[in-house]
Amino acid sequence: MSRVTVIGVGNMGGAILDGLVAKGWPTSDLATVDPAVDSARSGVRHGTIEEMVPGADAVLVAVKPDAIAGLLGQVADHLDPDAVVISVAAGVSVATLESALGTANPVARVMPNTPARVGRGVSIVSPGTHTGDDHLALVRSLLEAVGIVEVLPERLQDAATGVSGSGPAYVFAMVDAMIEAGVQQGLPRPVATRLTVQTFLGASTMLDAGTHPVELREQVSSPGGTTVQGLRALDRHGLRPAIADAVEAARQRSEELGRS
Ligand SMILES: NC(=O)C1=CN([C@@H]2O[C@H](COP(=O)(O)OP(=O)(O)OC[C@H]3O[C@@H](n4cnc5c(N)ncnc54)[C@H](O)[C@@H]3O)[C@@H](O)[C@H]2O)C=CC1
Ligand SMILES: O=C(O)[C@@H]1CCC=N1
Repeated sequence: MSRVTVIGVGNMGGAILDGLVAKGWPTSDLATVDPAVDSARSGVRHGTIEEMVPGADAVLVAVKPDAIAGLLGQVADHLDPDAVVISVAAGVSVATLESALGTANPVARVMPNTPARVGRGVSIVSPGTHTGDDHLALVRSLLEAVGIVEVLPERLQDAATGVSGSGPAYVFAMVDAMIEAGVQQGLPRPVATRLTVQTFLGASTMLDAGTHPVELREQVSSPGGTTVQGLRALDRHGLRPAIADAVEAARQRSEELGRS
């Protein structure tokens, strides 16, 4: 297996790291750097940039977007010449990554999401100017261990961030709202939680089997029945425009982060 160093073991870096460990990536090939974290995951080496970057085949950087350029300046001095640098920072362009490094190392701009932790992530990958097929294959193998990978032109990264990068939060917000709606209608909260979570899980699994969402929605909607009334209420309150606005707002924020 390739040797991977994760710099920044917070929500996203930690999710990818834990996802890799869960999928059996050898812990002896993993290393971490994060001054806020006392010790590495069991079996994973943990230390400083100077200690953990040399010898890595891939360095995955998962710090906040405003910290990435400064960090890459420090990383550059310790990288092996062929090591791939993977950034998951929202909005930060390939051009910014390459200029912050100031080396000819291959880079990849990636937008992952937190379900990587359970092996069901989505990663949007845009390769850099020095990134060859072998480097891209390494990035793919790393991210495919924790979910699916889409290689897309960089101009689509901000839109994809609005859908899949931020998307899990929209789903969690909907689940939370549905649980509370159940409680408002008299269900005990633990019951409302079980009913809602299993409904999302069951519906997701049906989608995963490949049936189109419109067909699945129609299967639930008996003519003159309960569901069509529920869906009508969702239309009245603007579910579709609300989701379109959420995706657009996140896309715009990703663009802004790239400019700052
Ligand atoms: N949270 C999410 O769902 C997603 C986050 N991202 C991106 O991932 C990046 C990290 O976001 P989160 O994990 O949410 O933030 P976080 O705040 O949970 O984690 C950032 C980690 O970086 C560490 N860190 C800060 N400076 C460091 C340094 N100089 N060296 C080593 N470690 C350092 C912090 O101690 C912290 O543990 C951001 O750029 C964000 O845009 C991308 C996709 C999804
Ligand atoms: O909220 C954020 O900025 C990060 C990027 C996508 C998901 N979380």
